[in-house]
Amino acid sequence: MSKAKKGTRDTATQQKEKKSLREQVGALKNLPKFFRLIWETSPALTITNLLLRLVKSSLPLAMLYVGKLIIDEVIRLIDVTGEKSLTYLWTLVALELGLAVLSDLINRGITLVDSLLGDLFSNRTSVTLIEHAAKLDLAQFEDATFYDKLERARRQTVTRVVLMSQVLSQLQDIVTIGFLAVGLIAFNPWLILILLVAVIPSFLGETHFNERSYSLSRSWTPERRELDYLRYIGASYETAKEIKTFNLSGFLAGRFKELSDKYYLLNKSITMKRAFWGSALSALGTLAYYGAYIFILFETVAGVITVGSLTFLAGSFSSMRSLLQGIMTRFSQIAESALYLQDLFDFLELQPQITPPANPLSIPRPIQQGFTFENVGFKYHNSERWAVRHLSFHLRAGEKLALVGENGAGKTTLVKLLARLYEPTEGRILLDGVDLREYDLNDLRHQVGIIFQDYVRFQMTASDNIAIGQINNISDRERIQGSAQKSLADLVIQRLPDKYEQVLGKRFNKGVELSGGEWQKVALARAYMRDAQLLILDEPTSALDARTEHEVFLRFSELIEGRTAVLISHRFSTVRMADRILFLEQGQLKELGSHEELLAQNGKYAELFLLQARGYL
Ligand SMILES: Nc1ncnc2c1ncn2[C@@H]1O[C@H](COP(=O)(O)OP(=O)(O)OP(=O)(O)O)[C@@H](O)[C@H]1O
Repeated sequence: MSKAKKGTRDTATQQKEKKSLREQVGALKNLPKFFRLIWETSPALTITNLLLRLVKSSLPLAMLYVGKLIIDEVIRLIDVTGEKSLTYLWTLVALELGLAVLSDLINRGITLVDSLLGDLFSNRTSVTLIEHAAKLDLAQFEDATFYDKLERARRQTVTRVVLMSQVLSQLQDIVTIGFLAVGLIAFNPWLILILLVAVIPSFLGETHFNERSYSLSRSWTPERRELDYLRYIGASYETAKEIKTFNLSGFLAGRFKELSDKYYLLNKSITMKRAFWGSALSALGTLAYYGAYIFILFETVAGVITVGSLTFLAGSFSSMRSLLQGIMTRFSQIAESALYLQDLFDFLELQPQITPPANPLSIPRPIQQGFTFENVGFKYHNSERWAVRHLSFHLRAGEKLALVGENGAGKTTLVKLLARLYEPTEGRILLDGVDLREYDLNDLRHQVGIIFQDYVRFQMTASDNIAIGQINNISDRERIQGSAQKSLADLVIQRLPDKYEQVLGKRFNKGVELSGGEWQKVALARAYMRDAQLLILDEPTSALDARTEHEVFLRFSELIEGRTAVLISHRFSTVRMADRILFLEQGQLKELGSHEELLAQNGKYAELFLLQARGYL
C-alpha cells in the first residue's frame, strides 16, 4: 500500500473511531457492570472503601469551620482586657489537630484498601480473560481483529484498576462539595455560580483532548501490537540466534523506531495542544477565583462578615474550585476509561461458533465403527481456497491410518477437523454413524489426543510438560514417568540435573534447554498420558533421527494396541507400519490402502516411496 493511501486509511479509521462527547457519556453505562465486577472481587473491601471515603468527605468542611472558630476566638481574645481564659481556644485547636490526624489516617486507609482491591481485581480479570480465551474457537485466534480486541482487553486488566479509584474519588469529592456548598450558599449563592464559570471551560477542553487521545490510541492498536512484537523478537532467547546470524538488530530497531516515532509525533501534537489550552483555561479559573476573593475581602472590610468567616469562605471557595476542577477533569478521564472498558466487555462477550448441542451425546466407549468423512470440504475463514475438499473415507475403530502428502496437502487440516477444532465448511464427519456435532465437545476433546508438529515447549518442569497431556493427573508421578518411558523421554530426563523437576527451556532461572529431538520425546509422552480412544501424531517425530523415529513409532503401535491412531510423517519407512495409508494431494484424497496395495497400484505413493527408498527424498 502506498504511503499516501495508508495515510488516508489512517485518517479514515480515526474519523470512524472518533468518539463524541455523547458516546463518552454513553460509555458510562459500563460503570455499573464494572462495579459489579469489583463488588464480586471483594464485597468487604468495597464496603470499607466506601465508608472510609464517606467519612473523609465530611472532614474538609469540619476543618475549615473549626479554623474559622479559632481565628474568631483569637481576635476576640486580642480585644479582651484583663484575665483571658484560653480553654475554649485550646479545645478548638485540639479538635482541629484530631481532625487532621483522622484525615491522614483515613487517607492511608483509602490508599491501602484501593491498592488491595485493585490487585485482587486485576488478578481476577486476568483469570477471567484466560478462561474466556480458552472457550473461543481456534479460528477466532487466527483473526487479526480478534487479537486487537484481546490486546485492548488485556490492557484493561491493569489500567482499569485506576478507574476504580477515580470513580470512588469522584463520589467522595461530590459529597465533599455538597458539604462545602451548604456553607457557601449560606453566605452568598452567587459565589457558586462564579465557581461554575471558572471550571466549565477547562472541563470542555479536557473532554475534547481525551476524546482525541482515545481515538488515536484505539486506531493504533494494530501498530502497537506490531511494536510489542518487534520489541519481543528484538530481545528474546527464541529469536536471538537468528537475529545474530542474520544481523537483524539494525533492521528491527529501525522498524521499531520508525513506527514508534510516528506515534510519538501524533501523540506529541495532542499533548502539546492539551498543555497549551489546559494552562489558558485554568488561568481563567484563577481569575474567577480572585474575583470572588476580592468580593469577600470587601465584605470583611465593610464589617459584614468576621475575619474567621473570611478564612472559612476563602478556604471553602478555593477547595471547591480545586475539587470541582478535579471532578470535571476526572469526569472526562472516567468517561474515556469507560470507553476502554467497552473493549474488555466486548471481548468477554465474544462467543465461540463451535459449541456443544443442547442435548449432547457421550462419545461411545468403546468406539464401535469409527469415523466417517462424507464429502468433507474446508476453507479457512480468511481464505478463498479449499484446504481440503471432497474427502470421503472411513477410519475404522482400532485402525492405524497414516496420512501422506506434500507440504500444504491438507494433512494437519484433516486432523484438526477430526478433533473438531474446526467445523467442515461442507459435508460432515460421523462417529459411529452420528454427526460429530451431536457429541459433547469436552468429551470429544478428552477422547482425542493430538500431538501437533508445532507442539508447545512449555517453559515449565519436565514433569509438568508431560502432565499437560492429561492435566488432572499432574500429581500422578507413576503415570508421568510411565509415559516418559514409553516415549523414550525418560532417558533424556534422567540425564537432567533435577530430573523430572528440571525446568525446561531458557526463559527461567536454572532452565535447561533440550535439543529438538529431545523436546519431541517429551512432547510425545503427553500422548501416553491420555486414555484417549483416538490418538493423532502430526509429525512430532520430524526432529528424531531415522532410527529413533522408527523405534518410537514401533513402540507407539504396540503400546496403543486396540486404539485408533492417525499418524502424519514424511518418512515412508514409518508410514508403511500403518494399517492403511491415505495419500492427499492438494486437499483431495488420491489413494487409500495398505502399503502393499498402494505399491501394487503403482501410483503417486509408489513413486514417492521408491524415490525415498533410493535416497532421493
Ligand atoms: N490457519 C490457516 N489459515 C489459512 N490457511 C491455512 C491455515 N492453515 C493452513 N492453511 C492452508 O491450508 C492448506 C493445508 O494446510 P495443512 O497445514 O493442512 O497442510 P499439511 O499437509 O499439514 O502441510 P505440511 O506437510 O507442510 O505440514 C495450505 O495451503 C495452507 O496454506
